[in-house]
Amino acid sequence: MVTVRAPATSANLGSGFDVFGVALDRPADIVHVERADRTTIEVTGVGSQYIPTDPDRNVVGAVAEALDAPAHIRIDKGVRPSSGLGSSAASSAAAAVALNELYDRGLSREELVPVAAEGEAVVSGEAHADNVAPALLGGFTVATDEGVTTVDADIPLVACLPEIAVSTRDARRVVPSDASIEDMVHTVGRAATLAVGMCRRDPDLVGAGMHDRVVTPARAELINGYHAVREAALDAGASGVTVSGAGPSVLGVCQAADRTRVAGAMLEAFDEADVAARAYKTRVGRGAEVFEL
Ligand SMILES: Nc1ncnc2c1ncn2[C@@H]1O[C@H](COP(=O)(O)OP(=O)(O)O)[C@@H](O)[C@H]1O
Ligand SMILES: N[C@@H](CCOP(=O)(O)O)C(=O)O
Repeated sequence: MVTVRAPATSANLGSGFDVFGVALDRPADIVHVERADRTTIEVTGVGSQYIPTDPDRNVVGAVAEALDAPAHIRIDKGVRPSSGLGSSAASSAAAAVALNELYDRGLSREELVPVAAEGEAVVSGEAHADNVAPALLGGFTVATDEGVTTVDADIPLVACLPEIAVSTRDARRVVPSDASIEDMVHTVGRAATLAVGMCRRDPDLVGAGMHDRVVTPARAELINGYHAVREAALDAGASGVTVSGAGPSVLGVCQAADRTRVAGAMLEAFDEADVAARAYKTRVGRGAEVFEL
């Protein structure tokens, strides 16, 4: 048996739609795999009642198929599905690493990115790699058609998860199909600022770059309380706030000493909007880890 822990991730970071992602140091999914003649799936943990065990509908089924590695796969969910925290990506990445070990396929973490992205295609319709890349490799990742670039960033974060479900598939439907040149220039500037901030481990620069005028405003409408939560986090000291992935989680970046205040302000603002929520005080973390062979 092989057991792998793969972390939650936050994709986009405002200015890097379908490209930027970070691994969070918590929460995480744990996946156990054992060789079998055909793939079967068992799911326990947070939100498991909403996750199909049919290999054609669970992301890990697509990963097993892509690696030609049938197995009994047990998923212990720590990342709530439809959270905007890369729940499906955590399972896909963990399964890719575990099955690669179990069957001695010899693929590198970078080579596993497109394999794990097959899982994303099952649930969101597109094999976007911006969550699976950091879930596999850790740190801050830039996923493009040419491959993945990683930065071993160390940035404090708060991820606030409201009790609202937003499916990635639905949230991709509201993304505008075009953007003005002004909006493009704005986004490129912010994205470049964010990337430099990650390299310099500077939360102020990362926060300044965590903004876009195209995708985030469209998705904010799907999150009851988003604008108040964003304002509250900025007032409490966050240097940037945006929708995490496709939402509904809201991601804030701040100095480590401000995390508790920022988390409290976000929770209070959701509460005022009558939305129950929980906050993860976290930071950019490591990628998937094999912890039992
Ligand atoms: N192993 C899995 N983990 C999480 N969600 C899964 C898994 N397999 C299939 N799904 C389905 O994927 C959807 C959640 O994925 P998605 O909408 O991308 O949310 P998230 O932003 O949390 O990844 C749900 O409909 C869920 O049933
Ligand atoms: N780039 C994707 C990221 C989806 O992230 P998730 O955590 O919501 O699955 C998108 O924005 O659609």
